[in-house]
Amino acid sequence: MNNNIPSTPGKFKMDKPPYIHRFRWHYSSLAKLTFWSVVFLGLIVVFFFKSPSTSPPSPNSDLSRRSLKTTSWGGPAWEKRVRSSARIRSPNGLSVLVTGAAGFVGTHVAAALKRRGDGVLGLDNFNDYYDPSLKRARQALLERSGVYIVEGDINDVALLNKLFEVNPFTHVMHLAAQAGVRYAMENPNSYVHSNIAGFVTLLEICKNANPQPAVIWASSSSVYGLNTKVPFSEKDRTDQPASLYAATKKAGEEIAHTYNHIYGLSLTGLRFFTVYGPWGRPDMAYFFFTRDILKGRSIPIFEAANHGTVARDFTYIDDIVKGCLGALDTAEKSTGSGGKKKGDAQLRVFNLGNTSPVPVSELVSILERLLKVKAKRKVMKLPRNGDVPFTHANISFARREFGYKPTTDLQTGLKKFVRWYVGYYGSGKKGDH
Ligand SMILES: O=C(O)[C@H]1O[C@H](OP(=O)(O)OP(=O)(O)OC[C@H]2O[C@@H](n3ccc(=O)[nH]c3=O)[C@H](O)[C@@H]2O)[C@H](O)[C@@H](O)[C@H]1O
Repeated sequence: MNNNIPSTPGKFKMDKPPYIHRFRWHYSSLAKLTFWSVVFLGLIVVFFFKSPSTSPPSPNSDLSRRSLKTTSWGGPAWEKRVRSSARIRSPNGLSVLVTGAAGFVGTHVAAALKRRGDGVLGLDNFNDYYDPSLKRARQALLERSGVYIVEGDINDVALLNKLFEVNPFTHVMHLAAQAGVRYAMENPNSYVHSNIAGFVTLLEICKNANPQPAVIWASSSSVYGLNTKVPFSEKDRTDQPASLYAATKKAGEEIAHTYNHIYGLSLTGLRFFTVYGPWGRPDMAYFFFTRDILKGRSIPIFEAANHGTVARDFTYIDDIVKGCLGALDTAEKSTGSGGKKKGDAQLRVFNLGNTSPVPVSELVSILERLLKVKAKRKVMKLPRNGDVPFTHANISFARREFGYKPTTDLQTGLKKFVRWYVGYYGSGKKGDH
């Protein structure tokens, strides 16, 4: 991931002014000075007319946007686009800012909200943690259904302020994050940057907004860490994360508590359990197993100690979308405004899983049948890189609160994924992703 934010903004050094010689005012010097002044002024005029239009001036925005390499934003046409995308088109509809809208879950949720007439504005930094062309394809998909994705980072205070100034969002669906359990050992700071700093930045904007939006955001099943009591219930302990990814998501839950407590923000965390499906994430096992089986490459299948089974409560994307919409629809209003709490506000955490764990080896068998290709299995010990051997969700709380009921088993969901995958990448040996 591109993590090139200067650690100490303002460290850029200005060039030293050239040494100014003392000189006498001869006639020839004056003529030379006049000549070069005219040339210099001419250059300024040319530069002024040729320079591309940039976003409006706003405090602090220049440095942060330069460092984040986002494209320009702002101006009347841009604001009109933002407003139009966020406009509610059905009675009692919501106006939702979806962060991470070019991501896997973000795209599906944004499309579903738009379909039912809610106003939706996307925000995404299009980072290159995985192939950005897949994110661009999702963006094109959303564009066709009328959802505009603003290109920018959740750490960009000026941009976030502008978005809330242009449109008073009733809800924020916060799905932007640095995902992936194993990558946290390679690039730990990207997790801190997105999942902690970015989350705090976003909550600061939300608490200052007037009216404050209700915030629904993606936590993770990984917060259960080394918990051994199954199925995992929201009441179980979550103080033993096995990866930095999990630790940042757990930190998010604590941060959410703070903003709810001090500022009256309505906050709902959703613990997603290994979400899969069409338009999914290429860094996830079901996705790259599919690619590698088709390419005839061997696939590493992890097993726990003493040849124990590694299993996941794989959850199909459509079920997760229903859970997200249920959480949005039952979110109560925040109670504060303009940074001041006016009363107690809602604070919730839900498991969104499938309640039916499947061993990874069985996932591979299903893929073999669907792809009609035998996998080259390479069974290996679960590396010590943050993976946990088992996940299993207890979903009774989400069922009680908003009727959450997953309906897609792994076989059915993978069938839909494989159909999409082959349509998108082809069934053969075409390029990597
Ligand atoms: O629920 C979550 O909150 C998380 O779900 C997902 O994490 P995981 O459940 O770990 O999914 P994923 O990597 O697809 O591995 C699946 C299985 O394959 C096994 N696995 C993996 C890689 C490999 O090479 N071999 C292997 O056997 C591996 O041991 C595991 O048993 C999201 O990525 C994460 O962002 C977060 O959202």
